[in-house]
Amino acid sequence: MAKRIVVKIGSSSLTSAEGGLNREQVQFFADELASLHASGCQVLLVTSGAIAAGFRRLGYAARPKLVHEKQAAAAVGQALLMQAYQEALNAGGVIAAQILLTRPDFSNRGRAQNATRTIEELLKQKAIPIINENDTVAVDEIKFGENDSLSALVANLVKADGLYILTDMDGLYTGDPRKVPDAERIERVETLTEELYRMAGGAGSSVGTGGMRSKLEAARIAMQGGVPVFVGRISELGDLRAAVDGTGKGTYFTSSLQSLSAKKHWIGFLSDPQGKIAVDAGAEEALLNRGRSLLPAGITAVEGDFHPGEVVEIVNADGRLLGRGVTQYAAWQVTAVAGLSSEEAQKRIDIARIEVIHRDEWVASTNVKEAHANE
Ligand SMILES: Nc1ncnc2c1ncn2[C@@H]1O[C@H](COP(=O)(O)OP(=O)(O)O)[C@@H](O)[C@H]1O
Ligand SMILES: N[C@@H](CCC(=O)OP(=O)(O)O)C(=O)O
Repeated sequence: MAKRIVVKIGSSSLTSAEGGLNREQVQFFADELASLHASGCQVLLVTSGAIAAGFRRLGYAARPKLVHEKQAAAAVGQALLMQAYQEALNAGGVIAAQILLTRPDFSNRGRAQNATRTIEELLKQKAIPIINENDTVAVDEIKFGENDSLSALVANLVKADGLYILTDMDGLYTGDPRKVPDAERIERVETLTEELYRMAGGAGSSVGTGGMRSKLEAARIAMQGGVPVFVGRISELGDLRAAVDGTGKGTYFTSSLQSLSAKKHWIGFLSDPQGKIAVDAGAEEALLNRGRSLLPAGITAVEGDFHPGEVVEIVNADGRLLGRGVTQYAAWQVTAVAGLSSEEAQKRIDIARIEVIHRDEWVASTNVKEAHANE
């Protein structure tokens, strides 16, 4: 089967501090993508650069800071960005397709499935989907802001074989090389440690946004989804191919986790939990080590007002997150049967299935999106 890869290009690689697109750079990246595409790879591009490309055209002297100004700049810049990619890719006979996404497009299962279907069709028709955040509608509280996490979610959504985060630095260093001249490059990361998070700093230029910190966060999301990640720079012809072949200028993050089924992936990473169910030690053992479903008997407490079919978090007696699952009960029903045997529970309320969470709709916390401790 063809390799499926997601490439993310940051604003710092496409634009300059003065704003506007660097057309030569766009052409360079387009050629690299087209060459991989021609060799049979399925390629998806997550690209930043809309705000940086558009602000000068609108008359701002520097990248704006206010949300509505950034959104206005993105509205102008996104069109310029797509036009530049269209032209650069068309030169190599490749069709470019624009996809703009926001966070709810992942957390709402129906929307996520729609986006996946569209992407699958585009790949089947041999187009390159070009994805960015839908900046003009994304409100502050749910905004990705940087595109690193967006690219990791896309990589998980399409079950990519690899995520390639391209930036202006050739990998993760022991400190920001712009500030720590003797910082050394880390070639390979198998586990994300607190120490690595401490080494990673913010953006390196006035057009970049997330810096190495958000790239580590993206690596964490992708690794949990079973997708290996490369963070680095491509500057010469053939560098992207080298990165895909494992000899790129950058840092490789490996993943030992299995990729999840589409449904479990959605439960673990993308869904928006509507409540919490606390369980006792017996249920914890059954869920984590014995592959069992959650029954009423093991439930000790309920939080939130959820409905059947929604996702809830499961915590143990100490409040530690154990995982997430789809509840078959409403919150009031769980409260009514908490701690009861299955027989008693069925007498107490009218329910179709005795499992509160079925094991096929349960994902343990090793595979669950969890806010990083430092955030
Ligand atoms: N430990 C580190 N190793 C490498 N780069 C780092 C580190 N900490 C911070 N950085 C900065 O992260 C920058 C890349 O992120 P960013 O500016 O957001 O780029 P992009 O627009 O490509 O996402 C680099 O230019 C570098 O200055
Ligand atoms: N969606 C925004 C992304 C902003 C941004 O700077 O992201 P990045 O370069 O990935 O740190 C844009 O296109 O301008």
